Amino acid sequence: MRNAVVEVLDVTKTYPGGGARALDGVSVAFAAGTFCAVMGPSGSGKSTLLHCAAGLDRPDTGRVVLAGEEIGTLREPRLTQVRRRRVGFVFQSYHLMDSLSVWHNVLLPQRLAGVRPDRGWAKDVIRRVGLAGREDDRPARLSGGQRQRVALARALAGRPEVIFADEPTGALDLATGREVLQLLREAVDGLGATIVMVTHDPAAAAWADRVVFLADGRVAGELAAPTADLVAARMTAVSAR
Ligand SMILES: Nc1ncnc2c1ncn2[C@@H]1O[C@H](COP(=O)(O)OP(=O)(O)OP(=O)(O)O)[C@@H](O)[C@H]1O
Repeated sequence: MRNAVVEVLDVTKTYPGGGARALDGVSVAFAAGTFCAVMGPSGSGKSTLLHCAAGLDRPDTGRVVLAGEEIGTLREPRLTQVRRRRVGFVFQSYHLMDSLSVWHNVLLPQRLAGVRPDRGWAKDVIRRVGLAGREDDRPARLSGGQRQRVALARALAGRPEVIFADEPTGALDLATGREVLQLLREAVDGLGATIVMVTHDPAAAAWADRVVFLADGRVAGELAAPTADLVAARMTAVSAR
């Protein structure tokens, strides 16, 4: 794929005592400046793929290339260093530090990575996600949707090559979830971000440019220009296999 930011090449992964392969020869690439959703039945390997692609875990075999660097075989602490500098994360449960203000949460990954935070840009992304004026608040004072906006600002603040989002709307009501998806879309269209999102929700996947389907640890097809109906139909077919 041209302009691939992340390439996963023939990756396998089995968990100790886990029985069948969680990933069984998966090859997939994610292009710069695009929004891709990963879907599949429960246990199909979505989280495992995301963890391997993001350098949170290492594959047993195969390659993972992130922005031209082979990370599948990197060991700690180099792997953590690459992850901190090049990858942003948005999790279902936000993973914010309650003891830190919004502002310090947003800057934390850059601090941990040992890079000087770009404060002007951090201010800009906080404004873009609709949290201008809330910089000094603690996450505990914010709603779920606002917390996820902080997590998105935190992910964007370090200008990572790619942002991985794991069920980012899973804990939110429909309307709030839609607002977060719109912000993810705007991050791609307006800021040139690259986003890979795991989701169970066809309506969420429809915000992406492309959907990759997994089943039994393998790629089971993909869909360009998805709509919620097309995604739901594909999911039914994939689940029935
Ligand atoms: N830490 C682990 N230890 C053992 N087995 C695991 C572990 N994590 C995942 N697995 C197994 O690997 C397979 C793939 O799991 P994975 O969590 O990647 O799937 P998923 O598609 O993300 O599922 P879900 O939609 O339920 O989150 C499953 O069979 C699961 O039971």
